[in-house]
Amino acid sequence: MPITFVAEPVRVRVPATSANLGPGFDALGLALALHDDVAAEVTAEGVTVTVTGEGAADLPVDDGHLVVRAMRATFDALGGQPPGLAVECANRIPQARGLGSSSAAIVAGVLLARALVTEGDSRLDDDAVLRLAAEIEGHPDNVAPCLLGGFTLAWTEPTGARAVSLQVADGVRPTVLVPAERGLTASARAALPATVPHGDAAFNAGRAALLVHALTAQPGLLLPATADRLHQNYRAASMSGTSALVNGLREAGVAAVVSGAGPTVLALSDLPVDFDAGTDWRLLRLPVDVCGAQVERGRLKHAERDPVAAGRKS
Ligand SMILES: Nc1ncnc2c1ncn2[C@@H]1O[C@H](COP(=O)(O)OP(=O)(O)OP(=O)(O)O)[C@@H](O)[C@H]1O
Ligand SMILES: N[C@@H](CCO)C(=O)O
Repeated sequence: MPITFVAEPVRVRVPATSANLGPGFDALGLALALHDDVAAEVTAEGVTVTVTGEGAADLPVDDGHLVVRAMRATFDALGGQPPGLAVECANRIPQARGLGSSSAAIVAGVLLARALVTEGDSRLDDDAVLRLAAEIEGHPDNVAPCLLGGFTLAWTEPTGARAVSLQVADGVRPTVLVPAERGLTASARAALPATVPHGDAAFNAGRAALLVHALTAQPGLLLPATADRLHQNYRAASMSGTSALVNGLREAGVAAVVSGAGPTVLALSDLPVDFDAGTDWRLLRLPVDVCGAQVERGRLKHAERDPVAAGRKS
């Protein structure tokens, strides 16, 4: 059937995510209640992108923008490109910090493109959305919680990514500590060795399994359950402040890990009452987002933007 497009604008709210959670490298992830809002509509020609908030000063505002790239890939998968596109982003997720900003942009793009195609849901079902978004991102551990919400276990089969979402136990209160400096996932992945000792792989397998139990049923086990030997130490040299903070918090009994590829620190249990992050870290207590990405018909309303987000129109 030839592709046709929906005339009205669509919008999507996508959560920040924290991947790995210590031992669950490339598999486990958690959705956090900090969101980007992205709206899009089909136009007669060209591409316009408007960005406010995070990244407003440096993101591309043309076909190079990651939301647009994900939309293009999705339109191809659906059967054809629209004549033109207008995209409006209100960003709150800090970028290149380990909070899943790229997955949020990709999930937003895939869901927006699907919603802009007539009967898009039947051409590309939810399982196919996960597969496509994970393929664009390269791994599924941020994409899965961004789409599904909650605590997700993601894995890849020959046909592509799959995931399940589990409910987090009461008493899990995530806090993120976000530094000013950025760290790109691609550089962090380049720091990993091609092989690891069998004992380290066995250690992580046990701790990742324990983490599923700790996060869903017994948060008192979060400290041993978040220990990792597969990635954090290999990356420590490129984020010494992050590594020192994680180690210091863990010595104080806090279940702290590197969030995603870093350099943000994620604490899954409460910080000491006298904890002072200092001026180098932005501390955000973020509840778990249990909904995942939410699509709505209609333009992003100005009043719904973060009032502190500095505006830039391009
Ligand atoms: N909202 C966005 N709109 C457009 N591009 C984005 C957006 N967010 C991130 N990006 C692109 O993705 C890059 C960051 O991706 P990267 O995977 O390195 O970090 P991250 O996704 O924030 O962290 P992690 O994957 O470790 O959780 C940015 O430098 C930018 O190029
Ligand atoms: N599992 C990924 C998450 C960041 O995208 C990594 O640590 O490289």
